[in-house]
Amino acid sequence: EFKLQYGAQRTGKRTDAAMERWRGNRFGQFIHWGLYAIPGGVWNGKTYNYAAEFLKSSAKIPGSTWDSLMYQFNPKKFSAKEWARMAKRMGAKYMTITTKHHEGFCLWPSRFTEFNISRTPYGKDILKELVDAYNAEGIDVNFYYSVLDWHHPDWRYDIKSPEDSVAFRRYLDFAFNQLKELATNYPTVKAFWFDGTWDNSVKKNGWWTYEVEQMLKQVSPGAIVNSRLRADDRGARHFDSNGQLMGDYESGYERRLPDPVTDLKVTKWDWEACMTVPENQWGYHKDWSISHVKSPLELLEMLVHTTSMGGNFLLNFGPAGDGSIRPEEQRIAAEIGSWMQNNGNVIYNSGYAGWEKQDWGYFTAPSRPNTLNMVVFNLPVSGLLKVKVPAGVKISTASTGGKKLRVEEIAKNQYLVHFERKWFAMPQVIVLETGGEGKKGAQYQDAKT
Ligand SMILES: C[C@@H]1N[C@@H](c2nc3ccccc3[nH]2)[C@H](O)[C@@H]1O
Repeated sequence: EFKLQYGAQRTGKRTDAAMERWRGNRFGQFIHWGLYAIPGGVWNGKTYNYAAEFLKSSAKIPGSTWDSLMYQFNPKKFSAKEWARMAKRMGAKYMTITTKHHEGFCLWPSRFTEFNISRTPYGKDILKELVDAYNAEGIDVNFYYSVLDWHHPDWRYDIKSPEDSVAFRRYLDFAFNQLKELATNYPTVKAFWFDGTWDNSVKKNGWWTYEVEQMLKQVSPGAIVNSRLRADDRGARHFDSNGQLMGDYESGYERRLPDPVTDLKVTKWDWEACMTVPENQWGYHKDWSISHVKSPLELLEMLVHTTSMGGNFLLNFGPAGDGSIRPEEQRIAAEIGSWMQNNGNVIYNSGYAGWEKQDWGYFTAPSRPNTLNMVVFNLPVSGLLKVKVPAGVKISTASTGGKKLRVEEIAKNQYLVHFERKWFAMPQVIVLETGGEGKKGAQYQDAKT
């Protein structure tokens, strides 16, 4: 055990109302929007296949050239209300917006840097427009903030000299002031999503990450911070040197999900996975033909997979420089939304059931006791859905769309739910009621071999 000043401040899940609301929301919309959306991965007629929000480095663009994109930022098609309505129809309960990405450009009129929205032709406070429009739709808003800042002269990747220490301390003060400004000026914001904290400079300043968490929770009671913000006294990140999760939820699943059989450890704490639609594009890229683009159903399965393991799913949208949402993303919002309209109850306020994963799909446990949801993605040709129950648990009924299904006990703690043998275009939901007595008499005998 290490004695830590800046390690985890709590063990176990937070149980306060703000965290229970965050947990119950389950499904969020990530939005990556900044100057990078203007070139969209193309520079001087050349398409760069790397992530569009990295174009400045992949195309080796000088800082002054990149920063002058600010004078072109004037999204004629931007409507915060339209974005919020689309998110509502998709079934998102929260939205996380990049206030400042690695490029350092701020979507709000920060008084700590001129590199912000107020100096663009657009001029207005985009963060405020988004917070107001999404909150008006009943959607919570969270702020993404990149500690890594390519624009700020005092940013350092490592601390190699006294000059680095002095400069980086100025940078940490700047970032602290910006975060306090965000928490103060946008009081309805529920959570802070930190990124760009993997460099040695930040790992050597764990104290700052602790101070930021404390400040945000003082300025904004109930505020939630992700584990990615945090480094401890010894530079350990996400989990402190004693293995305790720092922050309020684990944010290590980026473009990947935990395995439902081998990674069950994540069910012990709150966590959130964030996901791109292409293989690796967060900001708008003009050419999506350069990688696989996930279909609405692939993404819907990821949402259900995540819920089934007690996690939140944050699905990314990258609006174009003109403020429009590309057709692929519109279709995703519509198709996922059509399913969520009738089946959101298997996602919202639902989580890990603790039952053994089966091939046909996922279990989710709603807050209502003695009930479980089966979300079927892979219907077997037999139409027979195997269910293994924990010792002593009995299934009393199974129904889909209010129609009862035959439930057959076939061995000790094993059942088959008899489902229709036909093709379905969308995942099917079966509600199980548990309790009651099992079959009398049939004592299942293990074979002798
Ligand atoms: C949540 C995601 N994290 C950012 C990111 N920064 C990186 C730096 C190095 C390698 C991968 C990165 N992903 C991505 O741009 C996006 O914001």
